[in-house]
Amino acid sequence: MGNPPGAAQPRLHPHDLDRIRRAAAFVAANDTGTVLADLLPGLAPAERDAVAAHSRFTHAAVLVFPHSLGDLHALLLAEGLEAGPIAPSTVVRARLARRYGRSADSLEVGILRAPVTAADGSPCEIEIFALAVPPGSGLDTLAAGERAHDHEAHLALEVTTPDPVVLAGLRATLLDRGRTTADGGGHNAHEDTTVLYFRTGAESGHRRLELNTSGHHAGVLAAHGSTGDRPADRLLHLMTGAWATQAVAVAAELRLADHLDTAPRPTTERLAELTGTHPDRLRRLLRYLTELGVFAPDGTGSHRPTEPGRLLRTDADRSLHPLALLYGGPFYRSFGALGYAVRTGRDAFEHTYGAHHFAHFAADSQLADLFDRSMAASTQMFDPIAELVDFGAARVVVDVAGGNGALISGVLAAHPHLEGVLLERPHVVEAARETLTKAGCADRCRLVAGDFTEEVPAGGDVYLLSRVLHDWDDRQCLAILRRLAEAVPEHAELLVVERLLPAEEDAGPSLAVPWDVHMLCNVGGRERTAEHYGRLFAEAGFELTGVAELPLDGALLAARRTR
Ligand SMILES: C[S@@+](CC[C@H](N)C(=O)[O-])C[C@H]1O[C@@H](n2cnc3c(N)ncnc32)[C@H](O)[C@@H]1O
Repeated sequence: MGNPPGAAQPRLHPHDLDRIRRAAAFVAANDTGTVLADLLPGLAPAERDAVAAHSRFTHAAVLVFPHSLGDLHALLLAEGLEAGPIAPSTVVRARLARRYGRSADSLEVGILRAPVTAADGSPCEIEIFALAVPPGSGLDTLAAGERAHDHEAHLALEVTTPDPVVLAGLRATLLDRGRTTADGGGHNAHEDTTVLYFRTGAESGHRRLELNTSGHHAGVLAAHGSTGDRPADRLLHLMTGAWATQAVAVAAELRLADHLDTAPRPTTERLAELTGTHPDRLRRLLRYLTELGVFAPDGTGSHRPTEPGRLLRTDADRSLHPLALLYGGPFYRSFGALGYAVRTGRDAFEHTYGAHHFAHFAADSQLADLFDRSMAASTQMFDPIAELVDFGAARVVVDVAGGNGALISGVLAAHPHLEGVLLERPHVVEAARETLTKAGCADRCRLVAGDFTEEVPAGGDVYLLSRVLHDWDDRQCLAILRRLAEAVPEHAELLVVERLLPAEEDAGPSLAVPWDVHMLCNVGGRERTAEHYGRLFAEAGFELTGVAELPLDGALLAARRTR
């Protein structure tokens, strides 16, 4: 629903106002006890009491998008919130810049806090991060993506006893007993506080927890994986990364997560019998996997899978089991020739196996099946697309190299008025048929066995090109995009799914960076920045019109024909 003609645009999106109101209402209706129960439902009451004895709920944080930061105090006052002074937020600015492939200088982010009394009468706050999104700034897609994902939203606990032993104990309790995972942290020199972030499995929508305390606690930060305080340890950890790859792959081969996520849980001796392994060596492997955070001691002498470890179950939703076998198997061998790939500019995979990765996998049905199942592990990246894109006016959606059909079946299932076309190489089409049938959309999707370098089906209203361009070098990408430009009608939209390299090298960690090396080693392709894709689109006759963030560091790039 739009504004009446001539009406002024609201200076804060209704969703942002609503999110501020909900954050303030949440603070007012909760206290340390209820927050711990909400975020850490796995803690036993005695454990929860112990955490509450050393920490207290201090704020709920939310990121909003006013037209200008100057508007914010007045807007908050209208909501009954008397905010303190606004200060620049460099941390959130850097995170947004990295997530959306923009330069940090192009974003203005502030932070301010407003007092709210918690349910138990204790003083609390809402913490508001604000990115200025002036009309016409082109930042609306970014704002929409953040509103959809709420990456920066969190609830915070302040450690009331600023002692490294207490902090380490709380951290261990949250990770091990509270079933959270570490999500970075750091020392804020300006305020002299140490901050640790955790991802929780809470079903309430509150997924991110901050633990903060005064002082610089370098040891706890190092354990939380956020500093390199001990350089030799850090380097040794890096040098033995291959051991971790193999340990996880062997855990997958032996289906340890399946065996250890049952009741009653087998003892290690029994597990050795079930898996046909040597008990002492299996125990030592489990200890290493425990240090890696895949399993945790269960208090009875056996182990249970952690939240990441549970993703190795063969029946987990979007199981990473096939990917563990792929990275510890065929790609492990080819990664051994990374030096060859870097020295020669040729593919390590082809050097190792005598054929390009696609041809090699296509010739072996078991490998082809493993690859298709591995791609399915990361289809979480597609989840927001059916909602994020306006398919209202479209009739036909064409998925070019649509793989096992996960993306197009999600779109067709969410939009019953759409017809689909999926183009794939002949040996993949059957896997796509299976996915579409399971999703109940097979009758609305035409499967085309073909080659996108020769012909792309014409006449679609939306074209999807997911995780294809990163498989190819710029010359090959241009050939694919030019074929597309011949088929895509002028009114149609091209939607490209890829991981984006951050525009700046020091923008912080991104999955696109290691995957770029995977691409150069195994496929001959590359990950690219948004600007790089924009240049390729322009050369092929498309114009980049928007970028939205997707899960797993993915991005949705929208483009239209220019000629
Ligand atoms: C990395 S997968 C991506 C699959 C799917 N779009 C997704 O995101 O899950 C790349 C796909 O490109 C397909 N492909 C490679 N060369 C092709 C060609 N010449 N014509 C059509 N499809 C091709 C492969 O079969 C593979 O399924």
